[in-house]
Amino acid sequence: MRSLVNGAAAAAASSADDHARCKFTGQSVRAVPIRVVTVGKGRSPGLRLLLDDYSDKLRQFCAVELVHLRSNPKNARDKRVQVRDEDISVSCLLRPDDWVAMLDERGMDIGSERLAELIAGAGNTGASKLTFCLGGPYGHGPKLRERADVSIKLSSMVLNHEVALVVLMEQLYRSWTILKGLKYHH
Ligand SMILES: C[S@@+](CC[C@H](N)C(=O)[O-])C[C@H]1O[C@@H](n2cnc3c(N)ncnc32)[C@H](O)[C@@H]1O
Repeated sequence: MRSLVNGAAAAAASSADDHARCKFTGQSVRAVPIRVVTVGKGRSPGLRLLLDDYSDKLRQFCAVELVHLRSNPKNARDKRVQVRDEDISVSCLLRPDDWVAMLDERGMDIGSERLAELIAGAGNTGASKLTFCLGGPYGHGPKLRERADVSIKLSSMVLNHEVALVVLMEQLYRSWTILKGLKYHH
């Protein structure tokens, strides 16, 4: 057990040294507004505190909007119908010039520097908004899957939607500190 623990510590130390560099760090990056869309029930007070904290931090760098949509808006009994109804609600919010990222447990496995590059790169495409979408209890529907510019995995484990939202907010803040070359990320 001890050697396993030591091995894990060594691997963590070496991966910290090996942080890939972000090619946009220190460059002028367009601060495109970020919108985070979630689907679910109401938010707990603890979650709201964390969201307020990360939203305030992120607003140093760009405008931030959190949009919360009700899960199962038509009280469907069939989960496929629920996913379809939620898919329609989310898709109605999207504009043609949105750059859309879908958060999904089967998405692309990327590091924080790569997320920072995606944010900076999306700004260079002329997008007027960067929209990050978290799904409801049964995940995303086909319209969003078709529309999304990228699908991103936050962890190999499936996260509760509230936990996934906090991880995403922290990573968005981290991305901007990477782009600005601040000491938060090392
Ligand atoms: C409870 S999960 C839904 C899990 C469901 N099995 C699915 O297929 O998406 C609710 C939402 O949280 C987000 N989520 C949960 N785990 C995630 C992960 N590991 N990576 C990225 N997003 C995740 C996704 O947006 C997901 O749609």
